[in-house]
Amino acid sequence: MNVCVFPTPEDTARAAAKAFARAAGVAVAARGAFHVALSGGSTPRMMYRELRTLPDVPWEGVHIYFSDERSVGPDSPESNYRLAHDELLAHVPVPERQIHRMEGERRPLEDAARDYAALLPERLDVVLLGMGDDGHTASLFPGTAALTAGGRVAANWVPKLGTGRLTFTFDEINAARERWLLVTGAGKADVLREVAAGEGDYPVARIRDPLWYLDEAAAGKLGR
Ligand SMILES: O=C1O[C@H](COP(=O)(O)O)[C@@H](O)[C@H](O)[C@H]1O
Repeated sequence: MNVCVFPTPEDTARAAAKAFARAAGVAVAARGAFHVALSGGSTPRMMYRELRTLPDVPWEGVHIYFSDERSVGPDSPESNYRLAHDELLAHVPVPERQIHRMEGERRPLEDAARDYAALLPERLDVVLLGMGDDGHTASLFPGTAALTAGGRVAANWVPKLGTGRLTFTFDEINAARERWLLVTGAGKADVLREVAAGEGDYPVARIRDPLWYLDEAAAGKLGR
């Protein structure tokens, strides 16, 4: 595992925010654009708060996508887009036309998945991900149909939540140049230990060569 461990969740979020700024600078200098997918979750939220304070992010070249979305509209407190908007996008000069939210309010959700796949760039630079304490990442939950979906984006029924989600497929995530997993808190330590040991059958274990940003609590059972 390619792991970076920091003392606290705030330190973890700050390090990931600085890495975002660096990666954006490199991508914009090399290719004229930085295509990044955001996610929801507690650790990404902290990272967005850090990121909006950083100078020298070339926001005019940043293109924002989402790795998953709940089946709600953009104003819902459950919306991953709203989280990113309120904590980051409303505070930085990224051009509006370069922000691509998933339309979680559309029905059927399959139509939203199809249309979102069509607007994605050929290849994302970075996909930011969180991990739930059941080992889900994006909205790829254990035992759900999207785990075997082809294509780039899927509508996924999640029985344990009694709701649908939109999510990148593994193919889409694993085709990106980089995947960063931001995970903090002792509640994630057991799953992380199993994933590191190749035990269990967790969706997050199918992410190819991720860079893990962890705090000490999440990494506490890795036996480093
Ligand atoms: O449902 C979701 O949860 C995961 C993990 O969230 P966390 O609060 O446990 O960090 C997140 O990555 C995903 O985007 C979100 O929709």
